[in-house]
Amino acid sequence: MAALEGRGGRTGSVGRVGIEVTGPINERYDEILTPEALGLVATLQRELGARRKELLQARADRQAHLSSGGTLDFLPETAEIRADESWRVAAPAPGLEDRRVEITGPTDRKMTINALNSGAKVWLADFEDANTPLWDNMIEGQLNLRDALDRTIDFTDSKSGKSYALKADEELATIVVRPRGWHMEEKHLLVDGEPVSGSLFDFALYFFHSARRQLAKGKGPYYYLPKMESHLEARLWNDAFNIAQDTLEIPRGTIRATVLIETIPAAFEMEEILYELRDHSAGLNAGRWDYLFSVIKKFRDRGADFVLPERNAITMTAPFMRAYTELLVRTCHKRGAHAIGGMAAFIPSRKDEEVNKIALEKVRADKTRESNDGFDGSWVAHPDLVPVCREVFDGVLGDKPNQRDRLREDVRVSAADLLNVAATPGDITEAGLRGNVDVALRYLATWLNGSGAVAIHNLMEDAATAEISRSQVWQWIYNGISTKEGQKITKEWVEQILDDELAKIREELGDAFNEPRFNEAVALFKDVTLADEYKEFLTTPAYVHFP
Ligand SMILES: CC(=O)SCCNC(=O)CCNC(=O)[C@H](O)C(C)(C)COP(=O)(O)OP(=O)(O)OC[C@H]1O[C@@H](n2cnc3c(N)ncnc32)[C@H](O)[C@@H]1OP(=O)(O)O
Ligand SMILES: O=CC(=O)O
Ligand SMILES: [Mg+2]
Repeated sequence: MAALEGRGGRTGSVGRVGIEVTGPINERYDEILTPEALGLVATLQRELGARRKELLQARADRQAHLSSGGTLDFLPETAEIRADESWRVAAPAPGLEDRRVEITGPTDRKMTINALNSGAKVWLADFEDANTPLWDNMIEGQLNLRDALDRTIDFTDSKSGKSYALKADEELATIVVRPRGWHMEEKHLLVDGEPVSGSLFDFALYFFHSARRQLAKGKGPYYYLPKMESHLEARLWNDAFNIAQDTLEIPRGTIRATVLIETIPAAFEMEEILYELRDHSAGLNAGRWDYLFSVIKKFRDRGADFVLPERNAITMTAPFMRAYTELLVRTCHKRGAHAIGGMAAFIPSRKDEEVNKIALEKVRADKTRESNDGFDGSWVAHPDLVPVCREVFDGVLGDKPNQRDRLREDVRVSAADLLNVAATPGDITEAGLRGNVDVALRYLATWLNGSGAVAIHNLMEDAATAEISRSQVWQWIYNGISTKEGQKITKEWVEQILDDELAKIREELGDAFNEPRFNEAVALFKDVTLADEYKEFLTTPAYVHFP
């Protein structure tokens, strides 16, 4: 028998050869890390781990092609799938017919209860953009999900004394879990001496503990799948679903997954992604923030034609963003799938009426555009935004659960439209540069502190938005871009700005300024923004900061 050795925790026995837990086994962790659950992770890792690595290599190969002047286009080898009018995805699963408002957020105990109670139809329980993948966050999140399904979850805030409990089952949002992307590893679980895929770890643990519980409630194990770059990555997920369902003797097709189209290569393979997952598909989502990040990343070294204006100047009506969301709705509805909108970053405030008013107005405008374009529902980041999103979609849907019947055959989008970055209106200003540095720094400090989402200057910031900020700075330096005011953006100038912005944050936070944490954040910022070699994801070097 292999030892389940927890550093700093007690030691147990998993009864599976070649499986080693290197993270602490804190209170109740053994309820999640059972031999059978870990056995499922190991099976998936052994069957699919090598293919995952090949697909990550394929990403690198595609990047090399783009960096040497290549482009993206719809794939000739899958033209038949696109031309075949006959196939459709599976009918919507119970709890996923009506998705007019979805709330997203981390899986800590209080937010789990708040999100489920929020009145949203769906809760995206996030192990990804809104989460720091600390071992404790990952395992406690799984425990919270399981306790929520068992209705044994409660929480009392030690500061306010406020108690939290779930509403009646029929009032709760449907849980949809977002595992980590294919690039991430879970270093605290080794299979045959190698860290396992973070995606397979998160997927399998939730599946193992939730599938039967969800089925007993008349729903199912549902997922959001992030940051995919090709239909072959979707095929890998589909194979993981089949292996997991077969292992637990649950019928194939029980799992449902909504894929985030949030990378520019995936925008060229939307139809193929739906096809690969067709028996498990619950549609596509327009993940706008990672999409912007991907556009910057993929064309980072291609000169001024691929340089976007500063982050806050880019809107969803920029021609290339419009092409992407329009194509997404058309593709989904052609195949009977839901099209789900994305996140407006404005966060309401219960303390500042003016901030609240602006957030509600901005979110209303965003959801109005999406609902008119044919989306079947959309995301909000905060419970106070649920009513506005619901109201807007009610206005378009009425009593219908969705508008999958709006085929949008009027939409025509070409490869050139998706790549039309140069037509984006907006400037790059010194304020925009400083804003990117400030946000990246504050976010990195928050992330290193264990929270993956935070409101900064009344905007929601998470891994995707922070990636945009730091990647823009890298791209502007690399391509020798000048601000509107006429100053060339150089490493030296950014280092000076970094010092300035850090000093401002220190002054603003006063006693709350965490010197060691910000020192780490500065080092990380330099690594992911100022180093000559571009880092594919900021979360990869950041994860190294944790034992
Ligand atoms: C690019 C993308 O992937 S977008 C999706 C990923 N990002 C996210 O999911 C972000 C989700 N949102 C959040 O995490 C939060 O709203 C934040 C961090 C931005 C702001 O949170 P806070 O600073 O706590 O906001 P605020 O103080 O206004 O919260 C008020 C209440 O709403 C709760 N709340 C806020 N957001 C959420 C949420 N998303 N889910 C559940 N509860 C929430 C808070 O817990 C708090 O509860 P309480 O009154 O019982 O104490
Ligand atoms: O995950 C969503 C995004 O916008 O990124
Ligand atoms: Mg994302």
